[in-house]
Amino acid sequence: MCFPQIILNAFKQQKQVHLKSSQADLVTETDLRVETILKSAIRDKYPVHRFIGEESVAAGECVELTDSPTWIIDPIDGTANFVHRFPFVAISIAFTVNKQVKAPMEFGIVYSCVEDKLFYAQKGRGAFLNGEPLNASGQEGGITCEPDSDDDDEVRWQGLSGLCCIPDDMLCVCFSVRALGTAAVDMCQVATGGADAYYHIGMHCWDIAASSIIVQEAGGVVMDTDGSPFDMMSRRVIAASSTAVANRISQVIQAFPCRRDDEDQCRCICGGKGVNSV
Ligand SMILES: O=P(O)(O)O[C@H]1[C@H](O)[C@@H](O)[C@H](O)[C@@H](O)[C@@H]1O
Ligand SMILES: [Mg+2]
Ligand SMILES: [Mg+2]
Repeated sequence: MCFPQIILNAFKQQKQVHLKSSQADLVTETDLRVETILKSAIRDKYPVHRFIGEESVAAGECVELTDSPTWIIDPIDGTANFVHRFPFVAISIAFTVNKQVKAPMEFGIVYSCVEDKLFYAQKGRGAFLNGEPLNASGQEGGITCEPDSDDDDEVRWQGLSGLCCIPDDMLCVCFSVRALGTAAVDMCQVATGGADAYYHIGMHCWDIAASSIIVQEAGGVVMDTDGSPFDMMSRRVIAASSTAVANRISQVIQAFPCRRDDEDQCRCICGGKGVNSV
């Protein structure tokens, strides 16, 4: 059975849910299974390639980007959606070489499983959704962002308060806010022109690497929330329909400290914090 079908079949069924670092940080047997299948299929073809996979990192592997070709994998982006059968769950895969942390990396793929939407982009070759070219809107107005992310309560609270209480300054670039529960698909909305911007502090490289390439290849812009160039390890991202929109958002974002993904990140959370059936 192919791995999107594994996700779709499990989507409807009861799941054993393990908590990782917090109530908002979940993993199921399907996340682990999909990551294992993906890695072994890639390894069969490319034995020397390296991986940064969300669930392998959660099990203790280091986030270490070297010059070697590296696959950055989120086997299910939107695990909380998956657990609650909210129909936005995606597989996110990015590929980079030579320690390239800035978009565009080599290529990125985001497959939104329930919607059957395949977003992909390759450096210098444009971005596509199910074969049709993607174009960012170039406008300002609709923003996507995620309030519930991160293993850190402080960061999660900052995200929640940011969504529930959009700062006045932000209202000049935003008339509506949407949160699909998967950062990868949120960002891809910017590539489609359906949303004009996305921003977040606290996501991980596996959440944002693939869609950062897709946004950029669709003519959009990705940058750090402080206005500096995008760095997938920084855990801070603005994706926007134009440089002007990205700059305006970076000027009003309340920055707060967030540890980089590649800093001291051999963090085994084996055993987790609990298990539930949903
Ligand atoms: O589902 P995962 O891969 O853990 O990623 C999600 C993150 O953990 C959530 O908290 C966010 O709200 C989602 O948008 C992420 O993409
Ligand atoms: Mg994710
Ligand atoms: Mg995930």
